[in-house]
Amino acid sequence: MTYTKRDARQRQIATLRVMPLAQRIAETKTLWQQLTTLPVWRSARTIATTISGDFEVDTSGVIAAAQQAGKSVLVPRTLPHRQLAFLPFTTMNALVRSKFGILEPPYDPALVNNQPDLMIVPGLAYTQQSRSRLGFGGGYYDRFLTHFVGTTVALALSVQIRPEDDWPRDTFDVPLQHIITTKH
Ligand SMILES: Nc1nc2c(c(=O)[nH]1)N(C=O)[C@@H](CNc1ccc(C(=O)N[C@@H](CCC(=O)O)C(=O)O)cc1)CN2
Ligand SMILES: Nc1ncnc2c1ncn2[C@@H]1O[C@H](COP(=O)(O)OP(=O)(O)OP(=O)(O)O)[C@@H](O)[C@H]1O
Repeated sequence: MTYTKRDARQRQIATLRVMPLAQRIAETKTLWQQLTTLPVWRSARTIATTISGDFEVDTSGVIAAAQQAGKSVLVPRTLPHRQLAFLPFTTMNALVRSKFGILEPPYDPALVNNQPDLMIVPGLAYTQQSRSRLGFGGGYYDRFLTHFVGTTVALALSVQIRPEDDWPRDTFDVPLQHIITTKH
């Protein structure tokens, strides 16, 4: 193995932070276009995505496209014991900043919907052959995806596609169903 998961995370964050803005914007727009032409996107009535942080793939275009297409948009809220609950996204103003600096929807048990048709999963790095994902290390999505029955997809900038032996796999890592990428 080239890196531990921790080292691979730090390297990916550093790489994403120095990516030229023009290239990042161009690639991100391509990813949005590729996503919105997928049959599984077109047929999805409910999609889940994240509110992206500064060096993550920008999800604002995904949210806008979904809302424009009349789809329901769900975003995650972290709960104790590393659980995630997905709640409706309405506007940015309705979100609250968690202690980790992530914008999250307010928790209302009556509004939780953990069964979107399509789940756009966040991550720092991916591999193409095994469709593995390196997340932020919280284990939130690994736990959640164990029980999730819908379709999963990740959006990968070119620098986020890495060789299969880049970091060690754990038994609880859940492979993704689709990885959309701008890497040639
Ligand atoms: N935009 C976005 N939202 C997201 C995620 C994401 O990857 N991206 N998540 C993807 O999972 C969940 C939150 N992920 C988290 C992942 C790790 C830690 C974490 O490591 N917390 C440490 C303290 C932080 C630190 O080390 O300073 C802790 O709990 O001890 C927190 C949240 C849900 N929302
Ligand atoms: N299904 C699971 N059941 C119990 N513990 C788990 C499960 N999945 C992950 N974990 C725990 O969570 C920790 C973090 O896992 P990992 O490093 O794979 O997170 P990640 O995929 O990078 O993060 P995330 O899923 O939040 O994006 C692991 O050390 C592991 O102990």
